[in-house]
Amino acid sequence: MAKDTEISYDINLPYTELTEETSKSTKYPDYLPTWEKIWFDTLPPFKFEDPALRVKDTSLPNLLKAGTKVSHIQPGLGAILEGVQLDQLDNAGRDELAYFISHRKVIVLPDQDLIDAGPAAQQGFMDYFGKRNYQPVSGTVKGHPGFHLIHRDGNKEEIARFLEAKTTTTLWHQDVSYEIQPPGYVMLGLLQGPEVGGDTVFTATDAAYKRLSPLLQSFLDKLQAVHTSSKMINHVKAAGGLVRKDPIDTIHPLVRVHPVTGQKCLFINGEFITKIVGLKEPEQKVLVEFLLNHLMTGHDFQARVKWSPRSIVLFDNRSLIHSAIVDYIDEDHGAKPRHIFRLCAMAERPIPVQPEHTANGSNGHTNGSN
Ligand SMILES: O=C(O)CCC(=O)C(=O)O
Ligand SMILES: [Fe+2]
Repeated sequence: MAKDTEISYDINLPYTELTEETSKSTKYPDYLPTWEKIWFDTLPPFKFEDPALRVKDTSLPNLLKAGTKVSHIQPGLGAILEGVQLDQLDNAGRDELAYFISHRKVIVLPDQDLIDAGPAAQQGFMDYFGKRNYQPVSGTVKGHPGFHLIHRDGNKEEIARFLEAKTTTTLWHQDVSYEIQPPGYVMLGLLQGPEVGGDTVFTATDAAYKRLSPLLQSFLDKLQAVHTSSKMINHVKAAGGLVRKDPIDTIHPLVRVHPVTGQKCLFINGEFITKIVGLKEPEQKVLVEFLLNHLMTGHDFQARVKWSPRSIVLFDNRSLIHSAIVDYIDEDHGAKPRHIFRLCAMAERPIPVQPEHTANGSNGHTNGSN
């Protein structure tokens, strides 16, 4: 079977075989995608309490100990956290980590021992933050189907084919937004990457919401969107790939309230939304285009993460939209290998704006900011 010609998140079709060259150039061969024939049922409803809500002391003494350095990536979002090893955190430290991510949205932890601790330790760490996610179609680590693997080995034809129809490889999305209880905290772990390029960009969806006029905010507050995995599943089926879950269509609020910060966040992406409930097609088209354009072009509420060796990035999928940057293609030799694992922790059902809350960007219970 041919390799997928699409660069799409949540899709990652099987290789016919890994070429010798790929196997040789891969630093972490145990993390090359595998396609085990396992069937996953739709995740049934579950109770979720955000670990950040257990934090009492917002100076975060169990996370930000002496010797820890916090450097903000941008004033409004993003932080590099040095001097913390994730695998050393106790439960109080993990709760505070959740609080820290909720407020900074995306954090980078360079040189993490957890990168070399193996899939069971990595999955175990993320299990603390929410339920495991099993992707309907993506390749995973053998025996650890909660992993989603991002792996490009230098096949420039794949990217070239994609660019025959598209003008950029950038694909802004929220992860797995079609699930009834989509991911909150998400881990990306860098196994191997190019020296330069292959960054990941993030936009704060609460800041983006705040920039809109109160009149538009209050209109959006009442809207709902249909998120679906069926387009992706059909694409994979048509290409002869392995599907491991039924498709799902879920109606979510277009504006969701963050359970920790209380902020209202735009919940829209270009990958999985098929319909805005109650709007006519042309109305929907204009509205979705406007909102996506607003999110994509608002560089004053974005952060760009540069990867360094053995980095782990943790981000909040509820208050961000993100994209990989596939800019590391060498015209002569193809892309440099880039190999990342993703683990999603499924969280609350997106909280709609309550009618009594006016469009002032907040829904009540904020906890301050770090
Ligand atoms: O490769 C990256 O930087 C991000 C990948 C991603 O967003 C995903 O797999 O969902
Ligand atoms: Fe993603």
